[in-house]
Amino acid sequence: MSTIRARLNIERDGFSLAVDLALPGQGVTALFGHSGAGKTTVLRAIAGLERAPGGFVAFDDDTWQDEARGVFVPPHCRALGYVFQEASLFPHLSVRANLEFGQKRVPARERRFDLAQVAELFGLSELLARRPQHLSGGERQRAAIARALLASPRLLLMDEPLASLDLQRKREILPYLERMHDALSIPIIYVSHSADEVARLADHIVLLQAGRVAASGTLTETLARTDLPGAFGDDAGVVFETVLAAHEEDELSRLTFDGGSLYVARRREALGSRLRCRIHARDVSLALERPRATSIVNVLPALVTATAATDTPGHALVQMRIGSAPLLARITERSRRELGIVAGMQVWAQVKGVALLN
Ligand SMILES: Nc1ncnc2c1ncn2[C@@H]1O[C@H](COP(=O)(O)OP(=O)(O)OP(=O)(O)O)[C@@H](O)[C@H]1O
Repeated sequence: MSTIRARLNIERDGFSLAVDLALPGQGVTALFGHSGAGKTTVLRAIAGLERAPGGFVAFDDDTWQDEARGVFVPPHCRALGYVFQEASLFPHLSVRANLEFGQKRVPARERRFDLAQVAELFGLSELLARRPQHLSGGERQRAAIARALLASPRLLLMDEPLASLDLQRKREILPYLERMHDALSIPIIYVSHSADEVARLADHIVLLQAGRVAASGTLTETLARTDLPGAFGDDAGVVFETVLAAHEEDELSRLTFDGGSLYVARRREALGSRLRCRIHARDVSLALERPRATSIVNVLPALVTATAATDTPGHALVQMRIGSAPLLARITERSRRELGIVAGMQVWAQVKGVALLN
């Protein structure tokens, strides 16, 4: 498996960045963190838009920066695509000409993607003749991503590509990003400070705090950590990778995961579809015995693996496993103490809300 390496040290007034990253060369890696944590700086340094003194950046055996050996490949010679917060299309060119501009940067036999295929993937086929000023913000951003891909990069860097869009447009564009993730095998580093966006798109996450890597790992395991207070705040929660197993009575569908089943409002997808769900810690409550009279549909046996304080005084985070799937519950410290919840206990987790992310 290919790997992205980035050893970067940058000093600015009031800010210092020191990271040593080894990222998987496949799937989506989210660079996540609060404003000012250094996410954009890392991305720009990987692209060579910013030169980290003494830095080292490589994609597989392609070394882009190795100051110890005097290597610094300029940004336009690195096989990467960069998508900015605001779509940067040429206003005087049609969408098609903008896409062709990306494509023409590479000789025909080295092109990895076909213009028609990428246009179709991003819902641009009907918009190819239009100028950027006649596109919506979401369409413009889709065209900017398509243009970056058509330059056949080995790595795609995306800096909060949805940041300039309103909620409605964000919702519109997310499915396109998911399709890109599923259809094209190109590694992506995706900067975001939205936990929901990350939960939806990422496979791997790097949590940056004040210029340092606070955590790096698979999305599932990192979101389930209890030792990162403040990182996810009120959005703390896990993701489950599930399979749509059955449609049942009462307009319910049953999803299976490695450890059990979850019921959700009936889905339209075909049986066997893979669906990613998000369960917020605040939507999970705990009981020591199996609740008999409860309106909650999803009640799952779980093994407590850790407990921790949260950044909200009076609240505790309880980490559990259901089979191999981690789950978090946020309960009051008083309840935790009165129920005597500690690692190693068997409990019943009542899941009040399951958000389907697809
Ligand atoms: N060109 C620059 N010159 C000096 N300082 C800068 C420059 N660009 C960014 N900074 C500072 O470096 C730090 C990291 O900024 P960076 O943009 O990497 O953070 P970020 O995590 O991407 O934040 P955001 O989510 O707000 O975009 C901040 O303190 C910022 O003020």
